[in-house]
Amino acid sequence: MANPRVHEIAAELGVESKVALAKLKEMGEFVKGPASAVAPPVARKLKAALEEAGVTKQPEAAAAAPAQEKPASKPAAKPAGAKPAAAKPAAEAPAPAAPAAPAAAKPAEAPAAKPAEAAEATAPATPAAPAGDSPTPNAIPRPMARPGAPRPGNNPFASSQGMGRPRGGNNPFTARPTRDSPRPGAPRPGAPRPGAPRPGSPRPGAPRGGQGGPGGGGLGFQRPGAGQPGRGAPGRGGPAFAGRRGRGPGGTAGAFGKGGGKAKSRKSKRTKRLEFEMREAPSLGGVRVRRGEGQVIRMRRGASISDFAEKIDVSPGDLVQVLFHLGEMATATESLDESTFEILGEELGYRIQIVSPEDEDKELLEGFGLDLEQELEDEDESDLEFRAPVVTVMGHVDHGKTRLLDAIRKSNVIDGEAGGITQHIGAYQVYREHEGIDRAVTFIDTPGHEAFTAMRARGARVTDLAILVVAADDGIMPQTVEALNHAQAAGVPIVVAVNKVDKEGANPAKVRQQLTEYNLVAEEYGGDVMFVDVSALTGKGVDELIEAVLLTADAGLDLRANPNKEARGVAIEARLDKGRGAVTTVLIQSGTLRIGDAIVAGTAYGRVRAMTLDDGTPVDEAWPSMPVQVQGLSSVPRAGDTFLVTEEDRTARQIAEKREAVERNALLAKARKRLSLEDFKLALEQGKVETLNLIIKGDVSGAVEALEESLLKIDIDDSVDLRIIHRGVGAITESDVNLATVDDAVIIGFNVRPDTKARERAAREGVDVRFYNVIYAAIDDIESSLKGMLKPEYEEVQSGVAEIREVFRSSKWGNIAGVIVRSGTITRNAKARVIRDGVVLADGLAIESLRRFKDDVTEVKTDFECGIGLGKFNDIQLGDEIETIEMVEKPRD
Ligand SMILES: Nc1nc2c(ncn2[C@@H]2O[C@H](COP(=O)(O)OP(=O)(O)OP(=O)(O)O)[C@@H](O)[C@H]2O)c(=O)[nH]1
Repeated sequence: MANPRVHEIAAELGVESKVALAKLKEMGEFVKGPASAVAPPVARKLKAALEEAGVTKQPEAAAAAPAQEKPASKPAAKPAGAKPAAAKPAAEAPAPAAPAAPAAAKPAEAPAAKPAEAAEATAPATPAAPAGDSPTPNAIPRPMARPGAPRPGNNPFASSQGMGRPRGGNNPFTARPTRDSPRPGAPRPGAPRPGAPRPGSPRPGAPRGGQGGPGGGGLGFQRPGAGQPGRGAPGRGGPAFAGRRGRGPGGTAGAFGKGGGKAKSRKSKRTKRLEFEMREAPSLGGVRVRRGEGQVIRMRRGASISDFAEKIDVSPGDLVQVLFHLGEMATATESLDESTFEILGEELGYRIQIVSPEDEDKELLEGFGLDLEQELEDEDESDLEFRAPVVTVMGHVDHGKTRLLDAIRKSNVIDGEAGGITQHIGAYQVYREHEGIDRAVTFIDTPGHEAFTAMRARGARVTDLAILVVAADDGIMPQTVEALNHAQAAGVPIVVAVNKVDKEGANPAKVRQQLTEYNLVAEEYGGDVMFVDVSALTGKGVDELIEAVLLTADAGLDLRANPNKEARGVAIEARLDKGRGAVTTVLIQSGTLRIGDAIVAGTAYGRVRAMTLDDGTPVDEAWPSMPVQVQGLSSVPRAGDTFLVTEEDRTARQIAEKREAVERNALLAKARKRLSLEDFKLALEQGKVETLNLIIKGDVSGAVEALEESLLKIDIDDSVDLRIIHRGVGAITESDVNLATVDDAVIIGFNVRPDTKARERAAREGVDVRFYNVIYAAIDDIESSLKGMLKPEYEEVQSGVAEIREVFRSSKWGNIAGVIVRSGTITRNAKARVIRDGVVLADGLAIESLRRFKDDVTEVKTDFECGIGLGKFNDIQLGDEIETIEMVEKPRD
């Protein structure tokens, strides 16, 4: 007999098919459409449910999924408030629950309004076209070069001094205020730039005096407007801790969190739902879990099963089981890696999206009331001032990148003192008079596209422009192409330096010719890319190259930033100095960095204790595009880490600490997933590995050899390769584990065990270590693994029992059980079940908090008292027992 179809059941009851469909969905049944057939028990349930609901009534959203959207969508669901039934389907995308539609329309207005506002806000932010017909699109009216006027600081469009070195006393990069004779009129508040927001934009006297230079010391630092009302960036008036996201995504508001007072009806609904689920939901290895319909679930890196369970509103224990049957073993609170989540999500009908590190950091900062993108958007044209272009040098190995960077740096100190010691600080600025104006250009002195890519990989957009170095005697080489691909991918304009033109056999024309194939067409060939012949050896062409950089920058880039706010930028490089602690070269991207500022860079934080330029000159301030060496950070940030100044030390520290936690989590997730014998075949099929690498350690050399020999004899098909990358006699050591980590190997211990360090490391890194005392067992396992047949065997072990002596009710944390441990040990990562009068009340719960007095602890032993939080599970009473279970892998032998 055929199973009834949905529309038939609907017709029988005189309801529309969509109502029946909605009901089914609510029951957790996944059916495609009215023509889908359902099993008789489901049909019965459906009828019963429809009748019970009164067939024409709107379907309730009892089984509504938790809000999976980002918090942004939350307000949408809320305003509907009064009718949760209507609000819920609205939050879900294509809810077939048609009756909910009118109600859904209302909340939908809320988010719609936002983009509109945003669009409005951004519109005026587009850079206005410069007035006049200047060939340099971003060059707003320049201050006419007034001969003799001091160069206004770092402003690339500031006027030259006209005499001697163009750098005047107020030029921070003069670096030698003493040489430049008395600083011409130190803080010269004059020289207003037409249209400039800060009259007297020259930042007088930024470099701290230097030796004996008049006007040195602090005096010259009074920038006009230095007393600017607060450093608080305009537009960011609100308290730093506004805490927009009161609670992270996936708070406690799930299906259980509909507000108090309705415990009874909530429970009955829940029971009903569970009943449906248990009976009708697809079974995965004995557990029934409601399936999703392809919804996207955003998870943080390092999230655990509990986090996922909360988002899809199922029990973590069930997910542990499902995962277990998918061949993965994890506890509810353990961090999972992306691919494990994917497998789990796919099985359950969800699309898992791991939040990118950038988004994660953005959300983290938003938690502190910092939205850097918004900050930039909110900036007004009048806030922006010109900054120097930031240039990276890239090219094939040995084509002269380092040499060229040196030549450029030297060209800047032609009349500097002989033998002047310039520290290598990873970034420096040079000055050129360009069209009558003294301009600064910032060079990132970490040649190579690796550095460029590493920074880009961390989301740091540092470079405005790339110099592609091509040796004229060698032509285009693989890394040349790689470098230009990187630059083009980043949308960064390129200037080509055809280097080594002094060499015999140099053929610059050929370089031009070759590069046309890569869309880099020289101006002289009718293209728009500037090619400059240079010799890093003799210095020929270096000035022209800088000129070309400035022309290219002016032609296509909007190089402006707001200097009047707390500094934001990127760490270019950092090292630990014995005497000075962490020394970090930072590039300011916007705002002004000052001594004493509270600063956070990646996971490092602190206060700016001292700042120096590349030549060691101390400065008190650094503004956009200016690289400085900063002392005062607690630790060494990584190249490419962004940094920012916070109003308070505390905020900087908290941001750093949160980031560290995030990183730890991400690392845990990564560590979890190394190759194990069980998943070898899968990894092989997915192309993640090509060979099974083994490390064999044994108690005697004979055994090791015998094992090796037998293993190599295992007959496998051609697609699989088995390699023994290391073998030896003795305990498994940390270096064995290290090797396994690098080569993704499985360690076989024959009658030997790892030492403590090795064990810890293996656990941390997720290395699969197997122990055998019978050779055949080892061979069997490896063979089945190669054939993809090896499944781990686990058994449940009761690890602890605790009796509830008191129940603490907390609105924030839910009910907390005050217990005494009766036997064994209660551990934080264990699964738990609640037993009342000898009957299991709930299973598969996660111990989400374990505390002794005020402290979080990882385990509590027999006879000790502690507090246990079971997450959303609140149904606990005095006298209940909490039993913890651990899944222990059964040893094979
Ligand atoms: N004749 C001549 N030799 C040069 C010129 N520029 C660099 N060289 C030489 O080429 C070699 C490589 O120069 P580097 O500056 O180290 O090249 P690089 O691109 O930085 O090399 P890697 O750092 O290894 O990628 C050195 O021996 C330089 O002396 C030049 O303009 N003319």
